[in-house]
Amino acid sequence: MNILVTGANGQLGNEMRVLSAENQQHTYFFTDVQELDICDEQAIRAFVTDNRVDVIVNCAAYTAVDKAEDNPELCDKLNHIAPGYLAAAAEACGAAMIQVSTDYVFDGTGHIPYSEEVTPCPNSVYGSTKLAGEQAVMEKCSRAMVIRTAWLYSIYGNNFVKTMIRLGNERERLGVVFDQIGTPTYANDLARAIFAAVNQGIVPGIYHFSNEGVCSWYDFTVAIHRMAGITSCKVSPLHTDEYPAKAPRPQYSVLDKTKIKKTFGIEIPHWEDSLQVCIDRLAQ
Ligand SMILES: NC(=O)C1=CN([C@@H]2O[C@H](COP(=O)(O)OP(=O)(O)OC[C@H]3O[C@@H](n4cnc5c(N)ncnc54)[C@H](OP(=O)(O)O)[C@@H]3O)[C@@H](O)[C@H]2O)C=CC1
Ligand SMILES: Cc1cn([C@H]2C[C@H](O)[C@@H](COP(=O)(O)OP(=O)(O)O[C@H]3O[C@@H](C)C(=O)[C@@H](O)[C@H]3O)O2)c(=O)[nH]c1=O
Repeated sequence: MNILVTGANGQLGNEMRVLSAENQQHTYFFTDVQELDICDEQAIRAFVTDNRVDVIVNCAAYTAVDKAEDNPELCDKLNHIAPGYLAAAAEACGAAMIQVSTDYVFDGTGHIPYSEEVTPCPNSVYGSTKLAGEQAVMEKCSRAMVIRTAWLYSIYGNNFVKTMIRLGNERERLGVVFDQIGTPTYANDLARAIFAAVNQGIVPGIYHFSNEGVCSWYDFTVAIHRMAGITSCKVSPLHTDEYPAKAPRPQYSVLDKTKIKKTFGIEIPHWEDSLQVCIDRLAQ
């Protein structure tokens, strides 16, 4: 198959590139904004047609959650309008599409893991634009999968794990919220799930994917420091109102992954096991 990966220089895009080495039966087009701007409707249509693309995996997005509150138009263009262009181009060529979305489509007032059946209700610009993107993709492409994930980290780019290692090495004290609960996702594990879907055949619909288990950002930080061997920084739990931020975050955004596990027969590692793998890779 001919697979187009957009936003290929980001965290997930890089892990898709890594795993393409184990999936050499396909031909890949790894593009980022320099090669293919997902906001350029004509360029997308031409690229997908000319290269006979069979599957689009959209890893491009506007992911700066706080900045999004001040840049709603740009955020909407990238997270909503552009995925619609990709989905329409896929449909026109009979291709399939995988759109990656977020746990931040939920407002976090739930208290049991969110299944795909729960109606989303985002409480931030980022979450609202990602939800609109999901809807545009599902409307425009008959062979589309939306995979919602959460708290993504990797050895690439900027992410919470790398920030906490840096701050842990720089500071003696750090406060991290303990009243926002979710599950981290190692981008390599998500890329594996995407390959499972591509290789087994796209089954249209919405899916949830994160690692197994549950934690707060505080618990996550304590584990990051323990595994990275950082002992000189005292991490304290904070309430959300003690760490003011421009965008509200969901208080509870644990995703129920039953559907993706059953549909593609995949096993998902516990978040602590995958965190260890990532930290070992960072140390190499
Ligand atoms: N990061 C997270 O914690 C989470 C992410 N997600 C979702 O997962 C997906 C992947 O996220 P992640 O890998 O972290 O994202 P990144 O922010 O790491 O990567 C996004 C990539 O898209 C590129 N890009 C920006 N604008 C365009 C454009 N116009 N055309 C093409 N490419 C562009 C970015 O380039 P540049 O850097 O130059 O702007 C960057 O390389 C996204 O859909 C995101 O919403 C879901 C849950 C959690
Ligand atoms: C850096 C830092 C953050 N925090 C808090 C702020 C926030 O509530 C929480 C997470 O921090 P961040 O702002 O880095 O994470 P955030 O940007 O909210 O991460 C989100 O990104 C988008 C793209 C997603 O889709 C989500 O799944 C999620 O991963 O931790 C602290 O309490 N102390 C700190 O020192």
